[in-house]
Amino acid sequence: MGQRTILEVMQGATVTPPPIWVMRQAGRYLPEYRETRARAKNFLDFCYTPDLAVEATLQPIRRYGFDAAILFSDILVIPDALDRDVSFVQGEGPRMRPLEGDEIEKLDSSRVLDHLAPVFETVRRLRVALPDETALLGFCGAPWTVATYMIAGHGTPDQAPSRLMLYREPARLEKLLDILAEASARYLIAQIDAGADAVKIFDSWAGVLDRVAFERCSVAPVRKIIETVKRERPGTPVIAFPKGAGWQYRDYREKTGADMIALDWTVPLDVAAQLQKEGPVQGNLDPLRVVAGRAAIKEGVDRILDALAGGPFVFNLGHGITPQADPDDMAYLVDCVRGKA
Ligand SMILES: Cc1c2[nH]c(c1CCC(=O)O)Cc1[nH]c(c(CCC(=O)O)c1C)Cc1[nH]c(c(CCC(=O)O)c1C)Cc1[nH]c(c(C)c1CCC(=O)O)C2
Repeated sequence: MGQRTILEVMQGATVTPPPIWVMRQAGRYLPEYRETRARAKNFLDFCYTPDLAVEATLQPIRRYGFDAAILFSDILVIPDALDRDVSFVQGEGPRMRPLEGDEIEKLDSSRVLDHLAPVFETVRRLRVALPDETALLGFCGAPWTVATYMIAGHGTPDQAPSRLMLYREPARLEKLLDILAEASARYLIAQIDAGADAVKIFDSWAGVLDRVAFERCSVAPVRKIIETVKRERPGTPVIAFPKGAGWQYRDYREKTGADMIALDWTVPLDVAAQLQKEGPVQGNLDPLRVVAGRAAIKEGVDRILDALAGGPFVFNLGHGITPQADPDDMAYLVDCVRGKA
């Protein structure tokens, strides 16, 4: 276990060269992923078929030897488990029945863990299949980010339907966030029990909230999840990613209780170094640098390593890798981080 360097970093160690994994590392930029994807009826079926989900999770580990594997699944399995009829339309993104009228009050979370049993089976098989030195990360979406999809019924550029609900019906929105925080905490605990070494909470749409809303909708529900996880499974490290939080990254670690903070690429490296004084950070190369090619990769990696590699740090992108990335350039990125290019 001592070999899982990401876990050491999350406990405050400086590891040289820094461990690396990549958000959305199993994804459409990999030809073997596209092949596996074609074997599933649809995307959710892919997530709920342990054979396929295990295979997709392992693909980037085989290819690049990343220091962590992240469970292949999606943040929207929680709304699916809450009976919102989630589907992924090719080329259009996720769709689900938008929450209407008094449906929030009627959401039934009693079957969430049963519905997600195949995900836990995937985690169990992964812990056996992975190399001993590779950490296994579980994850969930943060309540605010998941709520934005549930309220609109699809992805939105500015999360306007949820922001409007926040101003018009704050009590209803908070009720939804509460239900999601509780279900997500139980979901993470079940992943930990199945073999996840650490968990990550993705708040991809944290960046649209003003100060008051950020506290209520991003910080408070994430803190609640982390408190529950830490109370029930003490010692399991938690990574939190409030994408786009800007200045509000400043006291996010302290407020939420996260062990490691994931930084998006807009966080200036001098600010990142300040945040790192208070604890481990992960990030933050612009994913489009990987698409742009080797000169852009090298320059970006060197700057990040100069700023952050002297402290507790895990290399990652500032958001998910895009389908346009060349898999060979990803290999080059890994070599740059490991001092081989
Ligand atoms: C907002 C969000 C979602 N999903 C996720 C987030 C938070 C992180 C982020 O901001 O990117 C998280 C996620 N989604 C996926 C993972 C798997 C693990 C990983 O490799 O990181 C993780 C951690 C697989 C996926 N989830 C999805 C794919 C692509 C589906 C396909 O193969 O067609 C993958 C590999 C689908 C998905 N899932 C989601 C959207 C908006 C889409 C469609 C748009 C897109 O395709 O990028 C919701």
